[in-house]
Amino acid sequence: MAAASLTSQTLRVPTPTSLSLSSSKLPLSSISLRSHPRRSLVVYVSSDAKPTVLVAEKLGEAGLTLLKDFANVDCSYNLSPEELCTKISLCDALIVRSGTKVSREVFESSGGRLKVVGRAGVGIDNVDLAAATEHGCLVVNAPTANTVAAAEHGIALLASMARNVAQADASIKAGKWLRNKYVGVSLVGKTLAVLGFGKVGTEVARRAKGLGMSVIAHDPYAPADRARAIGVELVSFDVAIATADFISLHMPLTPATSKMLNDETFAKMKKGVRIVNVARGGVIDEDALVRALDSGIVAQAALDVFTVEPPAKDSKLVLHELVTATPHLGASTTEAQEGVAIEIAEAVVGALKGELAATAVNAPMVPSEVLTELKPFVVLAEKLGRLAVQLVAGGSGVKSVKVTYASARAPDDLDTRLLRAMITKGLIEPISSVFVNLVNADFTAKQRGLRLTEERVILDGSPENPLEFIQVQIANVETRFAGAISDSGEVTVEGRVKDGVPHLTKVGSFEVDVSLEGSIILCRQVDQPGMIGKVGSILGEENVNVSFMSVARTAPRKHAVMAIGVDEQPRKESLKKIGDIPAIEEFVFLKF
Ligand SMILES: NC(=O)c1ccc[n+]([C@@H]2O[C@H](COP(=O)([O-])OP(=O)(O)OC[C@H]3O[C@@H](n4cnc5c(N)ncnc54)[C@H](O)[C@@H]3O)[C@@H](O)[C@H]2O)c1
Ligand SMILES: O=C(O)[C@H](O)COP(=O)(O)O
Repeated sequence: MAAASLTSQTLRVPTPTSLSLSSSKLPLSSISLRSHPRRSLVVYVSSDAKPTVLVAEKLGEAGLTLLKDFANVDCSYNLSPEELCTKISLCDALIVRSGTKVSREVFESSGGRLKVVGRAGVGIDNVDLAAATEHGCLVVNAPTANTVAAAEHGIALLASMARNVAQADASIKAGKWLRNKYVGVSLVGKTLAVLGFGKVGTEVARRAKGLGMSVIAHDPYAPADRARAIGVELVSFDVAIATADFISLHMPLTPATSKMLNDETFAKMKKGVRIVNVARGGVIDEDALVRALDSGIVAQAALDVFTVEPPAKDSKLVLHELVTATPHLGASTTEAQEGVAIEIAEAVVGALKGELAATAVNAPMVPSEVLTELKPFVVLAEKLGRLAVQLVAGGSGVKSVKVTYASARAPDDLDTRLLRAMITKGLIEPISSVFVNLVNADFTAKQRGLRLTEERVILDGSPENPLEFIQVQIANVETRFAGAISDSGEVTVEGRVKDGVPHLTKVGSFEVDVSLEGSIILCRQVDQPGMIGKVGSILGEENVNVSFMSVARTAPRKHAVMAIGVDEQPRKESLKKIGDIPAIEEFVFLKF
């Protein structure tokens, strides 16, 4: 299979005078996305039935109430992997916390019905993102509502570890009074290294400064000025671990962070270092931590998260007397759970309605104002893709597509990801059984060996409209309609948005103008009087309503292309009658 690639380039051309007439006259707020539910932007559910949301782990009441207003909600906790796979084929959305593995099998078992996975929390390491994307399933999370709870738990573990609170509590309950054994260490004046200076790490750092600690941080992606603003110095990983009296972990679990703390890195730490982990168990090599605790390199550890949860009952790490352990409680405050439940319910309902999610994990996030502006162009993009592919002769194999966006806007002021995804959808769906959306468009194109290149043409003029026209060209294919081949040899269609409605404005080298609202008949004929009347009366006799008609010609009495928009699909016999008109050289019926 040919490697797929998405490339782009930019050209600057003066605006032809005819282009200035094509802008939308409607205020953007009055433009609605006229699209079948199957063609919604990201995901869709059948409009005639309420969607079903499976909530597989306990979720706050406020979130459940929001979900129930919109969907049938099935709260089934503690499902086995097999039970989850069985249930999932009846669900449009799934909501989980960190305790449910959403594996490839789950997506495969859903039979294409699962459209959204909502992770009621931050970490998405329990969701197979690659499988979700391949199945066109959006994954959303709730990235902000539990930040403070996790930071507070980190600080609670830090302080209680330093003062042996958990161990002392267990001993006093066992009838002992060990005042000498549980002498702790002070926090004030000590150096805390925060590894992962994101939302939780930043809040931990802020609080630790309040406790009089000196805070350094390591995060390859965090801006130094954000750290400086709260009096934290960003340092290299090696400096952080070699300098710290306390290390607090706050990075996600990824292949790059897996077992970041291991025999080698423990050996570089200050002897007697104390470690807090409220991130993910997998960022520490747990066997290496046991060795470091036994050897005295690590004086104590406080752990909320484990590689396997729940950990084995005889886990050496959990049972170690220098370890304080909690069962993944970082996000477990009443306030955080209500917040997370609302955040995830809103994201899932929005996604099921076809809205782009602000917390999408496996799809581009497009700001809502950009989306509003692009809506009619999104419809145009998909329709041009559908039109172009229908002009290709069966068996040709669509491999190379060039998309040209003409706009007066600067390239970085026009986000084309959504348009590209919808063109891909339009190109692929009519010739396959694959459902394409914003989530899986690039993946599906790549899988099919479809190479889509993007080119920007910058027009002089007002940048008020995001786009003047979109052109789709398919190279190296046979066509069903020779009139669609441009002078440069590609199947070419071009369109604009007029008064909020997508129009086809070019076929091959012929400039036409037909609204893309119903279906289209394209005829190529010898230009001569009476053609419009002949075709019009055949359609009229068949009670087929013509919505638009447009003729373009190379020169008087030479070749012409007639584009006819029709509200109903003509019968085969009527199409044949059109084809039988002697001057008609070829015709094609195209539907969306
Ligand atoms: N224990 C709990 O209940 C609980 C609660 C909330 C969050 N968490 C976990 O805490 C972690 C952080 O959450 P967050 O909301 O702050 O996420 P975040 O995305 O805001 O921050 C993560 C930070 O880690 C950084 N990072 C990535 N790779 C790194 C590396 N190799 N070294 C150092 N830093 C690296 C990122 O740049 C980012 O700034 C996540 O793993 C999340 O799942 C746990
Ligand atoms: O990543 C997170 O948000 C936390 O680990 C919380 O996980 P939980 O929802 O399972 O408590």
